[in-house]
Amino acid sequence: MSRDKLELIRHAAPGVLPSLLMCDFGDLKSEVTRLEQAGAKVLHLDVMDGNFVPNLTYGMPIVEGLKRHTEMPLDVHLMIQDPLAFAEPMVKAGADSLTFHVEAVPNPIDTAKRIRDLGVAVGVALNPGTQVTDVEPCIEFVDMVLVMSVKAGFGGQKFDPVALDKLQILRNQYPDLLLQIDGGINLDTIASARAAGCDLFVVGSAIFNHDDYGAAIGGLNAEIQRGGV
Ligand SMILES: O=C(CO)[C@@H](O)[C@H](O)COP(=O)(O)O
Ligand SMILES: [Co+2]
Repeated sequence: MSRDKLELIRHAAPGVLPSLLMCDFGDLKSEVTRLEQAGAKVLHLDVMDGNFVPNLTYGMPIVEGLKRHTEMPLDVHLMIQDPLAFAEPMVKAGADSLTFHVEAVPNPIDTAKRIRDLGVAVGVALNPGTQVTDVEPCIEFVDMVLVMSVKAGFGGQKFDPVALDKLQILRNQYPDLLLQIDGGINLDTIASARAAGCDLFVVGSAIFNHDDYGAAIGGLNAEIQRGGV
């Protein structure tokens, strides 16, 4: 079953995953409808606990509500200290993939295995200050790696190019691994991430600061093609 879930996410590659963090939460339903009409294939949901990161977002009720409203797969980025405490409720709420932060957990291999046992795709994320060698031990137990190009916690931050070297290392060593990048992705940065081997590009501000989401996603996809590997 986790294979099917992985294919749902992989289906969007190479392409943009809108991060709802920067949307109008007062009008969530229409924001999601606008993204669907703009050609988005997967939604990226940023769950923050005010502990692992100094910011707080939302939890299962929003994920469950989104699941009822859209057929787009839900890619859940867990920026929380204890991902295993919420993994099962998140899956029940409708998450199709769960990505935990390697910095948050004492035993990343065990965390990955236990999330995979829930039947969803599993990802491991690393912040800009964390090295590829810190995620390597658990790579054979995950379906994707999320390389952060900002320190996790807030939208609208500046892209950190340290992510590009990590993507290149991961792409060279693990040709079939699904690679995501997240943070500060826009028309100026997305092609370099594609050239470094990235498959999925999480984008918040560069979509939601735009009046026309279709034009924003179309422009970003054109840049992905330009950076093609
Ligand atoms: O995980 C995060 C932030 O921690 C992201 O998903 C951001 O929400 C992306 O927003 P932009 O950097 O594109 O504005
Ligand atoms: Co994110």
